Amino acid sequence: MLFSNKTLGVLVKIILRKMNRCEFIYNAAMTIDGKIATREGDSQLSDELDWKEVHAIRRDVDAIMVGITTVQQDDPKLTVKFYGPLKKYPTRIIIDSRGKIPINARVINFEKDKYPTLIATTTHIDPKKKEQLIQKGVTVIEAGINQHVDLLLLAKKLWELGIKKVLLEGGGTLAWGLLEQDLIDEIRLFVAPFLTGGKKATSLIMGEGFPKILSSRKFNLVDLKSRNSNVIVKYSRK
Ligand SMILES: NC(=O)c1ccc[n+]([C@@H]2O[C@H](COP(=O)([O-])OP(=O)(O)OC[C@H]3O[C@@H](n4cnc5c(N)ncnc54)[C@H](O)[C@@H]3O)[C@@H](O)[C@H]2O)c1
Ligand SMILES: Nc1nc(=O)c(N)c(NC[C@H](O)[C@H](O)[C@H](O)COP(=O)(O)O)[nH]1
Repeated sequence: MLFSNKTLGVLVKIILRKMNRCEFIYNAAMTIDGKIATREGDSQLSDELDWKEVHAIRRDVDAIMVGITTVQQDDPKLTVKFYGPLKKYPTRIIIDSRGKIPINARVINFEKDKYPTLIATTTHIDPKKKEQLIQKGVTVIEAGINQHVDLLLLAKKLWELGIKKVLLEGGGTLAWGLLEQDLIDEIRLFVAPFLTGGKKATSLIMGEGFPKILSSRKFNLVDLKSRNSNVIVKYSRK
């Protein structure tokens, strides 16, 4: 027999995991001790060269995704600097279960004629807020009835919309939501040479976490380089 039943089972799981859903590459900058923000929310970690590399990835993906707390904390624009004009601008996706995003957030308003913006929410969103967002040209997708967005359902919906590759830019809680469902396909990390500590600091991956190392998600090293005292590392789930 070519494959054992166990191997076949693993192969089927991998195929199902990847079928008809968008792929996620998680890019973040973190300290040596794995923090992506200090306990006060400071996350100034990437150097100029890394930002240029991040924008090159943004240029090449179909969408850029962040969690609502990152929007509240950083008010990111999620646009592509240093390169352009582009034939197609990436879609900006915010994961926001209850529609908490401020209506004046830069990710909704800045260069909105160039960048489509999509909010993935749940049935908990206030209908008035949903209408306000739609009036501003935002696409609102309801994916899930619980407290959190159903990320596997969303990944399949994004695929149907032609969004095949998504750059997840954090934060740690949203990254856990994807990792828990084995939806993170690639990782790119810029490790800055700081130790920051803090049980209230935000880690690369937050959430409940896996109970054992062997039940955690294993990745393969793809690339490793250093620049001054920074380390840039890439992993793949394949
Ligand atoms: N250094 C970096 O590269 C980097 C990148 C991004 C964010 N950050 C920092 O990370 C912090 C924000 O990260 P965070 O972990 O607090 O929040 P987050 O940005 O990951 O947002 C999490 C929120 O998204 C919502 N959500 C909806 N559905 C979800 C689901 N299925 N799974 C998970 N979340 C879901 C919930 O409201 C949840 O609280 C900020 O301080 C920001 O500056 C740093
Ligand atoms: N790669 C990376 N390095 C960092 O040091 C840092 N703080 C972030 N944070 C992620 C956040 O989601 C947005 O990338 C930034 O807030 C910048 O966003 P814009 O340039 O306005 O799009 N990301």
